[in-house]
Amino acid sequence: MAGARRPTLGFPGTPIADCTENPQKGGRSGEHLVEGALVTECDHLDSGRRSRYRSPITGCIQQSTAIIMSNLHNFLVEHAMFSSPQPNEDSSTDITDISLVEVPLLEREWKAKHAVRDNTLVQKLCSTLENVLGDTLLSADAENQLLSRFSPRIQLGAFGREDSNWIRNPSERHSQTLLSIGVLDTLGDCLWLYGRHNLAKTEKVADRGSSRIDYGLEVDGEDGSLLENGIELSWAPGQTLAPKMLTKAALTLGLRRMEWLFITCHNYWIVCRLVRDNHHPFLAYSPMINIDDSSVPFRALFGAMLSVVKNVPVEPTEFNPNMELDTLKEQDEGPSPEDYIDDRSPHSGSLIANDPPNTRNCHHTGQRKAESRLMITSSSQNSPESSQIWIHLHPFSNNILALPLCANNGNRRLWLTRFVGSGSTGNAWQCCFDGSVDFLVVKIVEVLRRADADKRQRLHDEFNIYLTLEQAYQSRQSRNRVAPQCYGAFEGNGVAVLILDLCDGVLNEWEELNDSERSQVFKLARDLHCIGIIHGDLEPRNIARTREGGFCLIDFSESRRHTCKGSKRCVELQILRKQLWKRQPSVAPMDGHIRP
Ligand SMILES: Nc1ncnc2c1ncn2[C@@H]1O[C@H](COP(=O)(O)OP(=O)(O)OP(=O)(O)O)[C@@H](O)[C@H]1O
Repeated sequence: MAGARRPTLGFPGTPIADCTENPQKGGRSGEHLVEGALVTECDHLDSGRRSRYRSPITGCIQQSTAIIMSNLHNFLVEHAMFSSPQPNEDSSTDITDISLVEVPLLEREWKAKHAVRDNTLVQKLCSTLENVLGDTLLSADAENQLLSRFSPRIQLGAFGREDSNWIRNPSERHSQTLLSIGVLDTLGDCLWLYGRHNLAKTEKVADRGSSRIDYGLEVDGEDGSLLENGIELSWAPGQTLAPKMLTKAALTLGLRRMEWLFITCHNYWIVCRLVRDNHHPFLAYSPMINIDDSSVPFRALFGAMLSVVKNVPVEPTEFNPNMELDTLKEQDEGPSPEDYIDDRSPHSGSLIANDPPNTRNCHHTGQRKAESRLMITSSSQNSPESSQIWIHLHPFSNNILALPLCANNGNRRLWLTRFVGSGSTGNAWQCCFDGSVDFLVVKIVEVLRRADADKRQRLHDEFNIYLTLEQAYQSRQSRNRVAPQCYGAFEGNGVAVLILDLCDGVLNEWEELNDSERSQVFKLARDLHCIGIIHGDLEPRNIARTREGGFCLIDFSESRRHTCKGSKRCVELQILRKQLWKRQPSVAPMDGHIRP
């Protein structure tokens, strides 16, 4: 087994863990069999070999003339290695992307306050794997299948042809293939072979410039562990990589309430474990390990999965308070151009009197009228002021809408009190202003990576629609509101928000509406078209029940200007009519005959 190389990337001063393999024990023994799951492989074995195996059907030990088995654990020690590209450091360092909306939530969730380096964390996982697998045997056929998963064959497609992407973009492509086809598919095979467990991976491959979780792993429908590929980071002034990266790992695990996170960057892996401890929750992290020529990373991952699946505790890490993890420190990029815009809003007034102490994105330009600004937080109202994290926002340059009366007590501080729902553009939160019990909704778009710029644009477009709707309502062009009332749009560093009236849930399917309700919904769409707007996404999830017992349309992120040709000739209205009355064609309303 080749020794691990010292990395050129990553934790400064962090040596690579000792990747020396255990000496192979036993190899093909053919003597013991536990966990009947392996025996399905016994149907297709080389002839001329004899062994005993447990029948999957009868559970009895049987003789076979076509079996030879090796110990699964020993096999993995020897073979579970994947050829890996050298890291391309240039494309591996960018930003962290835990948002300031998420950070305070951790106060309510699992928040690691400290990071503890555990030099034996990986070995602990490998030992757990060894204990769990015990004498589990592997048939020769399964062995051949698994061997084909390992290095160097994962870059080969059908009939041994080399994947062209592998040649064109070695660094990115190798890493991705290594993970998805190599490591994760093999992990799925091993879990199946071991106990017929089904591994599902939720793939969320990161765009360049982001560092979201790439794969969430689930076993038999239960969250197991997470694995992140190609973490991308930036260095805040005066901050070294290690605390920054560990803080992100701690936040990621805390938010998802998970125990294990495997951070990979090409051939380098770091294992993180969130230790829930009532006194001091902390993050244990391993030294960097190298997947080249070592089966240790794969076995650690398999060990983590099985420890969760089988509920087998992994040897604990001792707490020490050496490295304190605080919330992320943002780079201060100085005031943005918009900060110098005096919007001369008619609603401008006195300055915000009491900025909370722990605030971010706060540019003291002195140019903006404070009343037009807004602060939001997901911190709990019961948390001490010193630990609250506020995001400062300023209005969109075209925001002429007034905040509701409940915001008029001088403090424009909005507390996010409950998560309501999410969509492809953003998340909706129930919220209230300081000292108010009137609930509203804030739709939040987080712009953390380049790919999110499109979402911000969609929120801007949606706000323009809300402005048009408000004008139509104020000018009595529209007698009723077709959408929740909008109280303005604001943005700050990495966040853009719309403030809306709170509705009472959305439809799941058209079938839940009675006939009169179908007519109400159809009329809403027709009114919208009369104002000159096409919704663009008239699905049940975008029809909300108002708190007064009626309906309204939400989510105008796909909406556009529209000259309606009347409901008989307008495609959107025709489709809606078909959907609403598909079971009752005879009662579909004719143009101009909407029933009350
Ligand atoms: N005013 C509101 N009152 C109550 N809940 C709301 C409100 N606005 C949005 N929601 C909830 O938030 C969810 C997401 O909102 P919305 O549909 O506007 O987001 P989106 O990202 O544009 O969604 P989509 O993926 O459908 O485009 C909705 O499905 C709904 O559950």
